[in-house]
Amino acid sequence: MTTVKVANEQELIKKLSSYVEKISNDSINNRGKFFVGLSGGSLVKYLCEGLPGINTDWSKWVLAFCDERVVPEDSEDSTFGTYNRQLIPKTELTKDQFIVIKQGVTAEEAAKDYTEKLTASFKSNNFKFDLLLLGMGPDGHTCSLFPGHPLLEETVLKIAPITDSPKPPPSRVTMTYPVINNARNCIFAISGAGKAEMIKRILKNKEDLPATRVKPEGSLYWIVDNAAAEYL
Ligand SMILES: O=C1O[C@H](COP(=O)(O)O)[C@@H](O)[C@H](O)[C@H]1O
Repeated sequence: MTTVKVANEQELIKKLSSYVEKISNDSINNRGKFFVGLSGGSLVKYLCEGLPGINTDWSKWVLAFCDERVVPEDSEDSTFGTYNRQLIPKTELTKDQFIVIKQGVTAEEAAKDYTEKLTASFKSNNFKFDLLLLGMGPDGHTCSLFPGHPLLEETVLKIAPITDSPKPPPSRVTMTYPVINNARNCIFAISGAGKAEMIKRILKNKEDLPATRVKPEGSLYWIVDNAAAEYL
């Protein structure tokens, strides 16, 4: 695990973008494609600001979601909807490069359909992402894996529905640890004083919280700014 400390949010965006640039280019050079999983929340802003400036072959990107809210695509809560409005127009990415959840169905149906789409895209049910871009909530959740939730113990489903998310909206689909910890690279990008206490509990005290359980086969990076790293 590598912890990378940066001064502030702007430096975090630059550092995160440089990691994504390198990992995307290595993946494309080695395997011809770049499979990346995106998160929602504050990460959206970092990626929409930073990624348009990177040097990469956008046509080789395949983008999926570490978690997604089961809401209409035009809802403010839709993670894909936000990238569709704020990232696609600033890059050469096209909508059909995103693996999105089915609209107008339950979380359970959306999770099943999303699993099938990922299986088709990877041509296998071993979803080996080159990079997962992760956020962490102030309660230590990552993806839609919340403290104390039974989904933390899920070992069969790779993509699970959740209908009781403590953070709204309640209905979501999420990657589970068998997929997260199978990734070649995972990066957490965390900024701001509101995350400082939880960063201490996870990175210093090593408490058993959802974000602590991210231990991929590949590399794990935590990029944290000074405000978030205050108690480290
Ligand atoms: O609900 C969610 O929250 C987490 C953390 O969000 P943040 O705004 O505190 O960064 C996010 O990583 C996840 O994708 C999202 O669905």
